[in-house]
Amino acid sequence: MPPILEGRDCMGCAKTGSGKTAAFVLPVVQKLSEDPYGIFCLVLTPTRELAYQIAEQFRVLGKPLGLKDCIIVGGMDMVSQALELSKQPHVVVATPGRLADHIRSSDTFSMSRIQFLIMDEADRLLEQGCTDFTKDLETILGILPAKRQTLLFSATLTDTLHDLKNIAMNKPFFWESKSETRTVEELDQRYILTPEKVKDAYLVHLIQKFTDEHDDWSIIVFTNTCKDCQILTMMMREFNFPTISLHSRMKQKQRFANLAMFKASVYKLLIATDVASRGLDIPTVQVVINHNTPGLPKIYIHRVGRTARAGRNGVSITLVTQYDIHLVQSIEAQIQTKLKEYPVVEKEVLKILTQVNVTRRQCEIKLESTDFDEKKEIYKRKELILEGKDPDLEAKRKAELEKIRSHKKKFKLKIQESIDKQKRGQLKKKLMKRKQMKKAGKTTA
Ligand SMILES: Nc1ncnc2c1ncn2[C@@H]1O[C@H](COP(=O)(O)OP(=O)(O)OP(=O)(O)O)[C@@H](O)[C@H]1O
Repeated sequence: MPPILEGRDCMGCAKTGSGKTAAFVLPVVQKLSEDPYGIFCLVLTPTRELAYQIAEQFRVLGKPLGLKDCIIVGGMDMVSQALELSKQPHVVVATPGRLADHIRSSDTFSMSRIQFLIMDEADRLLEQGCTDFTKDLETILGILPAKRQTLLFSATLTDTLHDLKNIAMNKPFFWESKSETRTVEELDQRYILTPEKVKDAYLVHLIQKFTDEHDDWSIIVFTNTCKDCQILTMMMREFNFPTISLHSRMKQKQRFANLAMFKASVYKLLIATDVASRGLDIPTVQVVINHNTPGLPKIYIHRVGRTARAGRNGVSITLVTQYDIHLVQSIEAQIQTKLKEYPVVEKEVLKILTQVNVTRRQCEIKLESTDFDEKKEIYKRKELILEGKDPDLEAKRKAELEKIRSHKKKFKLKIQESIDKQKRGQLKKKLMKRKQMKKAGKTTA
């Protein structure tokens, strides 16, 4: 906080749940109290839920000042957001895509005087993953004043430090919590080695065990895809666990409603994709289960960081198949901690295996009869349009590529067949010759 108050750019890297939000909200509120005007501060964050959480912190800590905030995220009404922006709130908390849309489409607000640009989960904002924020960030940075303070925060800053230094130019003060491990000591990190087909049975068994052993429990299960998230949610409901889901193919209002109900413990089990893996602060979460082993150590760090926050204890259990062992090794190398095996009575799991797998199949069939995949197509089309591409042309191109690929495959198969035929013919000839020679030998003898 002191370097921020001195006016320096700052990069803060501290473990999950250690209070990074307050570390930037408090100095901003302090500075705002000295010279209050709007728009004073812009906070960028990768997910919509996180934007609401950060705005809430500004609202609580800035209450004595009468701090006014405005949340600009996708999936919500753009007109009312534009109206809010035109009222010059002190703090704007936004996801990059929607804010860039506002900048491109309206001139009813100005960010030319902002004093603070804060990027929370900065490494995610700057990495070029499945959601690439680069273009939107360029649009946003283009309208911000050069003279400003830039603050970057994350639990995993070090991996992208080089890119980040380009954003925070003004000799940034770099703060990293001194510790050998990259996860908190209060977190008990476990794994279960399981064949892919038994994973779901382990999951049901684990959740049943927590339900039986604890009156007050709250669990997040992370999955790899939206479809898997949906199927697991349906399955867990079949087993009567109070379950709710959170993934990017849900309507935004539903996403907020589900998260609120999970936070209020109306539902005790949240099945989520990585849209919930960063930043969300839900103190009641005691257990995080990774239904799939995360492909990157930093995804693991953020996922398991949803429990054991602010000094509380927590458990994480990662389901590992024989194909994921190298992933666990790279996670262990990064976090400087060995995961311990979680003890399970295998017999108990095998007892429910058939029932669990039949239930999964039933849920898969149920989901196939809905428009879940259709929605995916609509979403893909929307994405292509936003990228400035024609979805029909892209589909045609894809179909043509597929046609060429299948031709190639057929051609390869044909060649292989004729080679095999030739080989078989040669072999037949050889055998015939040998037979004839044998016969001839016998006759001579
Ligand atoms: N000084 C403090 N004493 C006690 N609790 C605190 C303190 N500062 C913050 N907290 C609480 O700790 C919790 C975690 O804080 P926060 O969400 O800011 O963590 P974070 O470091 O941003 O984690 P992540 O990397 O997961 O986003 C919050 O509930 C917050 O209110």
